[in-house]
Amino acid sequence: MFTRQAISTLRLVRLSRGLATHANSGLAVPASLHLKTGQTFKGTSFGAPRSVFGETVFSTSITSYTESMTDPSYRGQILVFTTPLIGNYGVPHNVAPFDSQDVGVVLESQGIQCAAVVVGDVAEKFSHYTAVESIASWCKRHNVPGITGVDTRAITTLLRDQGTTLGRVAVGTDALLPPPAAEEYWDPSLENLVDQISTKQVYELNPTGSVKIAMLDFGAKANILRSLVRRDAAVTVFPWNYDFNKVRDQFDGLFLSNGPGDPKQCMEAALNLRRTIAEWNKPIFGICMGNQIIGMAAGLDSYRMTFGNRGHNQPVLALASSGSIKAGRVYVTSQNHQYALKLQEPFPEGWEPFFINCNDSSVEGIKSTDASGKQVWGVQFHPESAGGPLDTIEMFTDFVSHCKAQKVANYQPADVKPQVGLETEAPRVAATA
Ligand SMILES: NC(=O)CC[C@H](N)C(=O)O
Repeated sequence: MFTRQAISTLRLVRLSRGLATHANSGLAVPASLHLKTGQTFKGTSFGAPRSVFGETVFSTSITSYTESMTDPSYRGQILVFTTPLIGNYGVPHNVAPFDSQDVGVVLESQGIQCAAVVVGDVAEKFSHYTAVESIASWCKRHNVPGITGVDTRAITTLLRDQGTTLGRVAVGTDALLPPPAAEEYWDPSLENLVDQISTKQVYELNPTGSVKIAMLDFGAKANILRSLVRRDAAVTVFPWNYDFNKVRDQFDGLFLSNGPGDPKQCMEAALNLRRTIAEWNKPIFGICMGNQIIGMAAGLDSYRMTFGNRGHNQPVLALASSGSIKAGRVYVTSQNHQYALKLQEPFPEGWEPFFINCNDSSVEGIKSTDASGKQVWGVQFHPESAGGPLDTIEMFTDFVSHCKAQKVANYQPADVKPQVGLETEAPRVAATA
C-alpha cells in the first residue's frame, strides 16, 4: 500500500515528466485557480506555463476577448470569462495597417494586460479571416497563463456573492501544492498601477488635426485615441500626473482616459484638475477612471463595488440631455470597472448625475451644471466600445464639436500668421468608429 504522501510524490514525478514533454506530446498540464477565500478550481493550463497572483474578476462579454485582454484597465486582474467557449476566432496581427492614420495597434494596446485568463473551454481550433494565431499561442508569447476546463459559472456565482477576490493561477507542479497562505496573496489595488502603464513621454497623434486635444493617459485604450483622431482631432498624450495647467492655453479641450486600479491612487491628478475646472473654460471629457478623477475633483468620493461591472450589455439611463444624449433614454454600454462615484446627497454644487445604471443604480456619469455653459462630463462606461455596443459613440462627436466651438469662440485675428506659399491641407480622415 502507498501512503498518501507517497502517492502525491508519485503524482509530482509523473507531472514533472509530463511537463518536460508537454510541448510535443500534447499532455495536459494541470492548473488551479485558488481564491484567497479558500476555494480551489482545478483545470488544465494553456498559454504560459507559469503561476501568477491577481485580483479575480468576471466579464459577461460574449465576444472581444482580444480587446478585453489588451485593455490596460485589466492590469493585475485574473479575468474570468462567463462565455464558455473562448478563442474560437483566434487572435489577429496587432499592427495597424500603414495607411489607416490609426494609432499603431489593431487591439487596445501593444500586449496582453490582464495577469491571467480563466475560461470554461478554450478553443484549440480557430477560424477568422484576420486570425494569425490561437489564444493559447498568443498567451504563451506574452507570458500570460490561462486555465481551462473549470466551471466558470460556479466561479462567477461565487464572485458575485463574495465580491471580487484575490486569487492565484497555479500551473504545473504548483497546481498540486497546497494553496498559498492568506498573507501571500498580492493585492494590485494597493499599487499605483496607472503609474506603471501611463506614457512616460509626451507624444502627439495626428498633429494636423483641426482641433487640439490634450489627453491625460491613465492607461488609455487605443479605441479612445482612434475615436478622437477619426474625428480629426490632434491629440497630445501626457503622463497621468502631468500638471495640465502649465500648458492649458495651447489646447481646445482636455480628455481623461480609462485606467487600472483604485482611482484614489491618482488623487494628485484630481487636485490638478480641480484647478483646471475652476480656472479654464474649455470642454473636459473623462471615461471610466477619467470619470472618477473628474468626480473626485468635483468633491465626490469613490468607493469599491462588490464585483464591479464588466461586460458589454450594461444598461444606463440618461438623467440629463446633452448633445447626442437624450434624457430618459436607456443606452446599452460596454463597461469594465470595480470602483464608482458615490451618489452623494446633496450632490456637489455645480454638478449633477448624468447617467445611472439600470441594474444596480450606481452613478454612471456626472456633468457640470455651471451657469456659464462650461462643458465638463465624465462617464463610467466606455462609449468607444471595443468591444461592445456603439450606442453612445457620438459622445466623441459632441466633445470634438464643443472643442471646435471653443476654438472659434476664442479665435483672435492676431493669432493668424501669414502662410505664404502653403496650400491648405485636405481633411485627413472622415471615417467614423
Ligand atoms: N476602465 C477603467 O478605467 C476602470 C477604472 C478603475 N480602475 C475601476 O476599476 O473602477
